[in-house]
Amino acid sequence: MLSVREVSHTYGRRTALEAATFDVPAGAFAVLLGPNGAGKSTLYALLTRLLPLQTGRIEVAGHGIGDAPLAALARMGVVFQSPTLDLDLGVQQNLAYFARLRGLPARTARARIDSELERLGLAERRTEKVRQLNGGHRRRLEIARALLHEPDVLLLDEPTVGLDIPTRRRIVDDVHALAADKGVTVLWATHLIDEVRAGDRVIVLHEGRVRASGEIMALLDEHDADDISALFDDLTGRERQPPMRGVSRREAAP
Ligand SMILES: Nc1ncnc2c1ncn2[C@@H]1O[C@H](COP(=O)(O)OP(=O)(O)OP(=O)(O)O)[C@@H](O)[C@H]1O
Repeated sequence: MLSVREVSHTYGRRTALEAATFDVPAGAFAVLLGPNGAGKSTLYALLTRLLPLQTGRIEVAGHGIGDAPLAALARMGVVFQSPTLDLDLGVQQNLAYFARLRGLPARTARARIDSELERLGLAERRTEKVRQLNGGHRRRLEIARALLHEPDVLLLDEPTVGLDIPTRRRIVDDVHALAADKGVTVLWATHLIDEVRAGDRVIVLHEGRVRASGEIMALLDEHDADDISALFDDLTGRERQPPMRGVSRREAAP
C-alpha cells in the first residue's frame, strides 16, 4: 500500500535521508521509529509533497507521488506534528470545513461527522470552540478529521507530542483499534518505543538510513534482542537505557 524506494534527501550539504527503502502492506500498522533528527519529518514532507522528491520513488496505493500526485494524495489522510485545527471554530465546523475541502457530498459529510462525534463522545459539545477541548480530545478530533474522506493510508507524524502518558496511551490504543476496524494502513512516526504494540511493523530510522524493517517480534528474534528497548539501542548506538514498558519477547512466550 505504501512503498518507499531508495529515497534520499539533502538540505544543502546536509543529508537528511539516504536511500531509505521500506514497504507497508495493506492494513498494516507501521511505526516509523527514530530518534530526533533521524529524518522522520523529512520523509513525511516527501510523502505529502510538501517537499519535492529529489531521488527515489514513493508510491501510495500504486500511484507514484511524483507522477500521479493527485491520485496519491487523495488516498492519504495526514496528521502533522503541529496541530492544524482552527481553535476559534467549533468542533463540528472544523470537521465540516475539512470535508468541504476534500469534496465530500454534504449528506455523506454530515453522516460521517455525526458518527465520529458520537464515537469521540463529543456529540454534545459539537458547537463549542476547539479551544475549549483538552489536548487529548483535540488530537483525537484531528485524527477523526484525517479519516473523514476514508483514505487508504493514514500518516501521523509524532501525534502524541506534548500529551501526558495516559492520554498518549489512549490515543495509541485508539488508533490501533480504528485501523483494525476500518482496515486503514497506518504509518505512525515516533521516537517513543512504548508506542509500538505487539503485531506492529517497525521501521527503525537512524541518521537518515533505514536500519531495520519488519514485524516487531520477527525483528526481536532476528536481532536476538530481548525487548524493543534493546533493539533500538542496538540499531541506533544509543547507550543502554533503563528498562521501559515496551514490546518484549516474553510477551510472545506461552
Ligand atoms: N529545513 C532544513 N534545513 C536544513 N536541515 C534540515 C532542515 N530540516 C531538517 N534538517 C536536518 O535534517 C535532519 C533530519 O531532520 P528531520 O526533522 O527530518 O528529523 P526528525 O526525525 O523528524 O526529527 P524530529 O523528531 O526532531 O522532528 C536533521 O539533521 C535536521 O537538522
